[in-house]
Parts: sequence; structure tokens; C-alpha cells
Amino acid sequence: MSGAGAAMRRVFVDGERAELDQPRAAELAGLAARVRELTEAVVHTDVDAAEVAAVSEEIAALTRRLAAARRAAPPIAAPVPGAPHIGRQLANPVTGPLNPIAPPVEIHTRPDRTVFCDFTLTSVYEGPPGFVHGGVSAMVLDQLLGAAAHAAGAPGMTAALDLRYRRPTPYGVPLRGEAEATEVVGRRTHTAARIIAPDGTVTVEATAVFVLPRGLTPEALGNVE
Ligand SMILES: CCCCCCCCCCCCCCCC(=O)SCCNC(=O)CCNC(=O)[C@H](O)C(C)(C)COP(=O)(O)OP(=O)(O)OC[C@H]1O[C@@H](n2cnc3c(N)ncnc32)[C@H](O)[C@@H]1OP(=O)(O)O
Repeated sequence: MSGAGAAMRRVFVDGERAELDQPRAAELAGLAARVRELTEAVVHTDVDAAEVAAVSEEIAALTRRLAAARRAAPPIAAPVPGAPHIGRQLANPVTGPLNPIAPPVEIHTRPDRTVFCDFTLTSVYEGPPGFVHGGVSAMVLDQLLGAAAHAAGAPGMTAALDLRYRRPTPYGVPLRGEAEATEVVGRRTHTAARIIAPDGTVTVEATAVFVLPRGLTPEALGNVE
């Protein structure tokens, strides 16, 4: 086996990546949360030039301190019996608590194997003035659709993603994402999802096809019921 399937096998099956226990993951999640606040402060700051220069220097020094002990690749969470595999990618750009660029979005699975998330995007994700960037909506939906395929017991990589932007998506307000698998055919899982604004308006609809890479089984990836 080669390519993505082989890489996933090395990380999730053979345990090639560093696996963090919960207390260590929580420490680093706290660090990432502070960096998210920093990012927002940078986007909105109006301090004077001297202060910008001084803060830039301090941040560069902090970066050097963190880089003093650097992993070769992002770590994953140690497996927890019964917990979904999806939660193991701690640095995922959508859901990863360790990744400052992730909102992060927490995805939940219902007993009927549909998935949902409640999340708020800040103005750092602005695309058109006052609204969420369409690529950011796509990224959240891709992850949510992937989670729906996973929840259905038929995970895979995104092979096709189709989006319909019905209305602009506001930021700074609570959004709801919903997704479900609609059909599983061999290694292919068809899924559908949407983002819903607080007034109930569906702002973005998406469908996607996920394909399990050749040579991998859902069971091999673990935690698929
Ligand atoms: C395994 C992962 C588990 C991870 C653990 C759990 C994670 C829990 C949630 C995570 C959620 C993450 C959500 C973000 C997920 C990404 O971001 S993935 C990154 C973006 N995607 C990629 O990089 C994929 C790149 N593409 C590829 O690697 C390969 O094209 C694929 C998708 C693996 C397929 O390769 P292949 O197995 O060689 O494909 P092939 O044999 O030609 O086709 C297999 C079947 O799929 C169909 N198919 C192939 N491409 C398409 C297409 N574009 N449209 C429709 N059908 C297609 C074929 O027609 C065929 O169907 P059948 O004839 O069997 O009915």
C-alpha cells in the first residue's frame, strides 16, 4: 500500500505519531487558546508603531522558546476506548484544540449516526465584510461531512465536495452545522450537510463523497462501530 492510505495506517494503526495523554493535551490546548486570543488582538489592534515593534519582538522570542523542543509532526491523542477516532487529530485545522487556527469546532454524534456542531466563528474568518469566508465554511463542512461518514461506519477521504452558498454566513453569532451519510456504496460514502444561522436560515448546503483508500478498512482505523 502507498499514498494516503499507507500514511493513515502508519499514524493511526502503527502508532508512528507521538500520542499525548489528556493532561498534556489540555496544557497545549490552553496554549493554543491564548494564541487564538492573540490572533484576534493582532487583527483588531490599533496600538502605535513603537508598541507594534515591541510586541513583535516579544512574540518572536516566545516562538523561539516554543521551538526549543519541536516535534517532527503534529501529535495525536492517545486512543481512548469507546471515544471516536475523529477526536485523535489534536491539531486538525477545524476541530483541533491544539491548533490555534482551528475555531475549534466540536462535533457530536447522535445515536442515529447523524452529526452536528454548534460553533461561533470570529471576525478573523471574515471573507465578505461582515460575513464568514466561503472557504472557511467549506472547511468546516468538509470536516462535518467527514465526521458523518465516519459516524456511519464508512469513513474515507474527501473525493468530491459540492457547495451551494444560499445566504451569507454571519460571524460572531452561534451557528449550527448538521450532517448525515445518505448512501454507502462499496468504498464510497455519500453525505449531506448544512450550516444554519440563528434565525433558522440555511446559509450553506453541501454534499460530499468520501472514499476509503484502497487497502484500508474502517475497522483498521479503529473506533468505528
Ligand atoms: C480513511 C480516512 C479515515 C480517517 C479517520 C476518520 C476520520 C473521521 C473524520 C475525518 C473527517 C475529515 C474530513 C476532511 C477529509 C479530508 O480533508 S481528506 C483530504 C482531501 N482529499 C484528498 O486528498 C483525497 C485525494 N484523493 C485520493 O487520495 C484518491 O482519489 C481517493 C479519494 C483515495 C480514491 O482513490 P482510489 O481508492 O484509488 O479510487 P478508485 O479506486 O479510483 O475509486 C474508488 C471508488 O470511489 C469512486 N470515486 C473516486 N473518486 C471519486 C470522486 N471524486 N467522486 C465520486 N466518486 C469517486 C470511484 O468511482 C470508485 O467507486 P466504485 O467504482 O468502487 O463504486
